[in-house]
Amino acid sequence: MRGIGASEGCALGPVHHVDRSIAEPAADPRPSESDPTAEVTRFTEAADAVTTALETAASNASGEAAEILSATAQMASDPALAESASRLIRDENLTAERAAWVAAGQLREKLESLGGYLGERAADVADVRDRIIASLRGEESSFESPDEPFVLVAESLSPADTADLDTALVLALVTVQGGPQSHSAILARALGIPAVVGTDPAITQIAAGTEVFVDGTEGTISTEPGDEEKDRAAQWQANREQAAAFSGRGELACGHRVQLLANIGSAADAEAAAKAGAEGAGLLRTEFLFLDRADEPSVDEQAEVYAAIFAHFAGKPVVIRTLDAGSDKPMPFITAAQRSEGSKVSEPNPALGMRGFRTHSFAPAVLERQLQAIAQAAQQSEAEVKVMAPMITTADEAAEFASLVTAAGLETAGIMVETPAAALCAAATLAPVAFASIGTNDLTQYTLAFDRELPDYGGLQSSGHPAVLSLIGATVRGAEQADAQTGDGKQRTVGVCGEAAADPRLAVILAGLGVTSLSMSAPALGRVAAKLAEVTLAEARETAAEALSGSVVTAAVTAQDSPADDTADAEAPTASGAGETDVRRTIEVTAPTGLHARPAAVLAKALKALDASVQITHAGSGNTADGSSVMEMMALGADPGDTIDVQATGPAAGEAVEAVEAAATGDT
Ligand SMILES: C=C(OP(=O)(O)O)C(=O)O
Repeated sequence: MRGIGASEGCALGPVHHVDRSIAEPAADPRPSESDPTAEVTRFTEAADAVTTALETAASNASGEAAEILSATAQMASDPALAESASRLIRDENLTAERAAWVAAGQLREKLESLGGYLGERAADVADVRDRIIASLRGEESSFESPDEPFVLVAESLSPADTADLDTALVLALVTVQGGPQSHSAILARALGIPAVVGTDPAITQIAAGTEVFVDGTEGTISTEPGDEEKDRAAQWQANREQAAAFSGRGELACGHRVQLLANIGSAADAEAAAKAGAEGAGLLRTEFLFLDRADEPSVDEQAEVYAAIFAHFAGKPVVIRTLDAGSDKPMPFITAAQRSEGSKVSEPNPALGMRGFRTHSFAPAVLERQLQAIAQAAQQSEAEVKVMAPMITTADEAAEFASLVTAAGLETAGIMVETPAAALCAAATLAPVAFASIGTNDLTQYTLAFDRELPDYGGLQSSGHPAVLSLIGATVRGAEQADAQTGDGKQRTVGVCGEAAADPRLAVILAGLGVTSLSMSAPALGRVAAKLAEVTLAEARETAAEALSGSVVTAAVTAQDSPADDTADAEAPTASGAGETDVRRTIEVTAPTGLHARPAAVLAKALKALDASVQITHAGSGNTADGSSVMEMMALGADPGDTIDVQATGPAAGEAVEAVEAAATGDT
């Protein structure tokens, strides 16, 4: 049988059917004596219960799963859904169950008619609807599964169900509904579960327990697996187990140590990384705390969050990166500071503009407060806290950062090496600090002069390019020179925290170039450790020498995992200052994902924090959406190239319009 390969890998196992459909509520009107207000309250309480359950699931998840679950939670509490259900209960005498069915159905139809990516979001709306109805009926929202590994077959599976799957038991996932961009498919990929979606409905007729072979790469299911398929499934399983088995220590076959650390961005990531055995955190991205909000978090709020993260790494190193604002991570309070300094906010090439440590020149207090919060959290923690600044290009910047770190009472300062300048002059840029961490995602972008947000072109996103490797070698040598020239007794270390570190072949080359730590997402630790254990240092050096001479160009692609790309509007700011009460702006949607589910969810959350009401109109169709409703914004169908008219009223109208613009022009 054929379907769409939605998550790579293959598996062999017995079929287990899961039926998540719920019976359609009867269309009969409510008894005339029943109280409509009480029925509306029933609906609201059920929607609240679903929201809370999904928010809890989101806070227990990390990365993509957390984002998807929290967007789904917002849909369950969507004001447009609540209003429509309440109207149906009051005006048409429907029961709360029937009102949930009809109200969500109307929205679902709108999304389905839009097709494509938005059509696939219809499944999320159906999921929210079914959960609310199940809650009204007092039904269980989880499903039973066998104790032995199985291939899960379902008509459809909701994102929340998928996020909850036990990866030790679910060998593969097959659904009749859904496309490659459905949230369930995205989550299956994040969990590493092979998946085929959009299959022939006959799949649901296969007897439970039948052994099937699922190929998530090709999109096929075979009910009569041969030897070759059995071997492939066994091989895939062996690779998966190897990836999961990390001993907690990185070393080459000769015993040479390379510390294996984790890249994290939240307390949930920290917990997962610690569980996976990471030797520490080599990159704690702090942007998660600052993005999608109008104001900077307070020192106490920051300190509390950092302390919760440090708590997972007692006795281990945690390298925390100070705020990497600007370019692909715009933040309203940084932009406001830039504007009040009279600096030019619109940057034709934001990646080459005022980003990372450079924003300190016009917003010094932001970094100072962050360092204060880090120091406060470090004081209560047993982790070995080190601080590094992003986008340091000159020795002066490195020295300025080091003195700010000392002034905050912190001990160890380092810099990210992300530009050819910082690498080529590493003897000078590293002199004032104790370590360097090479951000190969940006270093590759700036070396090969190719935007990291674009799809690859002729290998120009490969961190294995000899030019990038040669700059990494230069950084290692520069660190040695800085030790010798300063005579300060420090032994400067050079690690890599970009995506190159997670590529096993590149990891060997990096070790051969003299890098002493590699930091990556936790699931990559096992496979990188296994590859490193196969080679001696002499062999790694030989491989590195070959790669430098241009004979090896690995296809490692730079990370696409960082938050929003913002292209500030060159002619824009009609709506800049705070305090404006009525602001309108016409915006062209340029974000590759349009104003769709997650951008809409992020935007609705940001707008809720602002004192303004926002109305968005799709210039082509005339459809309108309230900025507080994720569902209405999704149903606008605002795709890249479309134009939207935004009208905001209230004291924070200007900021609200900017938030809409950031979502519509950034890849959130
Ligand atoms: C780790 C890096 O930073 P970012 O968060 O920008 O991907 C990098 O540039 O390699």
